[in-house]
Amino acid sequence: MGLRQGAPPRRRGADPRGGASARRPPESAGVAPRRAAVAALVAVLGGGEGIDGALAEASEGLADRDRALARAITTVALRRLGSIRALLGRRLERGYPRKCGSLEPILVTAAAQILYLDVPDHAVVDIAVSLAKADRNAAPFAGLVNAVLRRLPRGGDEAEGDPLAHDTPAWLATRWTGAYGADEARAIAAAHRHEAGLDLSVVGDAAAWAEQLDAVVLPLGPPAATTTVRLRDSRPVVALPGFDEGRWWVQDAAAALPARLLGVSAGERVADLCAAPGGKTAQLVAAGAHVVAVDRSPERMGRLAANMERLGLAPEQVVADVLALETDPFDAILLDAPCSATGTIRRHPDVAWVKRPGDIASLVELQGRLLDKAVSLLRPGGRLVYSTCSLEPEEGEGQIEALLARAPGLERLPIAADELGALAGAITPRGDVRTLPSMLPDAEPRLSGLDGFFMARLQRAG
Ligand SMILES: C[S@@+](CC[C@H](N)C(=O)[O-])C[C@H]1O[C@@H](n2cnc3c(N)ncnc32)[C@H](O)[C@@H]1O
Repeated sequence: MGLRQGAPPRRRGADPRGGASARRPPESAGVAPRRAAVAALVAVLGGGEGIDGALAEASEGLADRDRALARAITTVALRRLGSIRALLGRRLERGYPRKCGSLEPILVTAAAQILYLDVPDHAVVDIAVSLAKADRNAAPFAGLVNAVLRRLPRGGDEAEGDPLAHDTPAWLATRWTGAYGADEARAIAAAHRHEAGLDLSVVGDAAAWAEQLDAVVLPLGPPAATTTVRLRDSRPVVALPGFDEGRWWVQDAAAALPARLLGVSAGERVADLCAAPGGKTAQLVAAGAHVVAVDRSPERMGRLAANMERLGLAPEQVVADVLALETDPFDAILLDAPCSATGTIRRHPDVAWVKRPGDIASLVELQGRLLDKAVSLLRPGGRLVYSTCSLEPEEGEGQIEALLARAPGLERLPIAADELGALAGAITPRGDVRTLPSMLPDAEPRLSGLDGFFMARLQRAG
């Protein structure tokens, strides 16, 4: 397929980032962001890169507006990839030619705009044709690009399709249907079609912040040091009131639950293992605990340090592999383990197409070892919250059942309905929490849903 083999459409001698080049005439407006979207899609689907890194590289040198357009195109192309491929496939009677360069990513990104973005169709088609002409291997098919794109439907059932069958890789659709049933799996896939709203964890008077930020307070449990508010519309984060003063940070509603459920009190010695970039660390410090934040990634710990500086918070910061950590025991530990991140597909649609079934088994093995280490670092009577932003039961429910079976001195501290407010329905029969992107429904998609997370609370015998 073109996406695996094709290179981004770059002309010999041309500036690959779409900037001004002495050797070619200036290109028409709007080409550079589309070229960047094609390159980013190739990097994600062909190179397994994350969307943020792929876009950062592909958009280098572009103006902010063009960067935003490249991001919008790439994101929607990944969100609706299955539907787009099916629609294109029906119009390519003989499939993709054998050696066609970037033909497929050019068609996919153009179709994403025609079908799902509010941009003029004629410009999209013209630019797609010019991108094809600029790629030696795709150039013979420039006429095909024009014909296929002009035959795409504008809206209607064909463009919508079934979110589970079309826009979810088959192996994930099978997993979610097995874990949650066909209806819930379809609801999860439908939630993935919408851009996630922006949630902030605010310190102090949540109602006052909600008013100032034009947001709603999410009723997710009793008052705590921090509260989640959800913005009614999309705005640049750095321009919002309170950013410079460090009074809040971006954190999905589900991601804010594990630190709340640990229930730390002022003065407790608490470890945040796998802490970076620090959303949960900030909550624990804001609650008054003495926090030791540990992560093995120096780059991610750099981001944690910058975040803590903006927020005026001062946890102890340790760059280390948790598995090699030697320290005095803790009163409480949060282990937000590395995982497949399939619960974050609303925000990161690349995850659905970049992860492979084999990734889960190796993560499960690492999570088990991190759990054993975390238990060994608890004082007698100490509490542990384990969380993952994964929809896969092996990384959540299965992990905790296995731990309880092999660690007799450990018991579950079940989560009670009044701890979760409007999310009480996310509590499992065993007293853990399983959030799904289909929860917290609202007529307005931006105000709906939350990341898919698993969390469990445990206590070491006293
Ligand atoms: C899910 S992310 C943590 C997100 C973070 N808790 C937050 O709320 O901002 C998982 C983190 O685990 C870290 N990690 C993975 N394996 C680790 C290990 N063996 N020791 C320490 N950190 C590890 C990764 O570097 C990554 O930052």
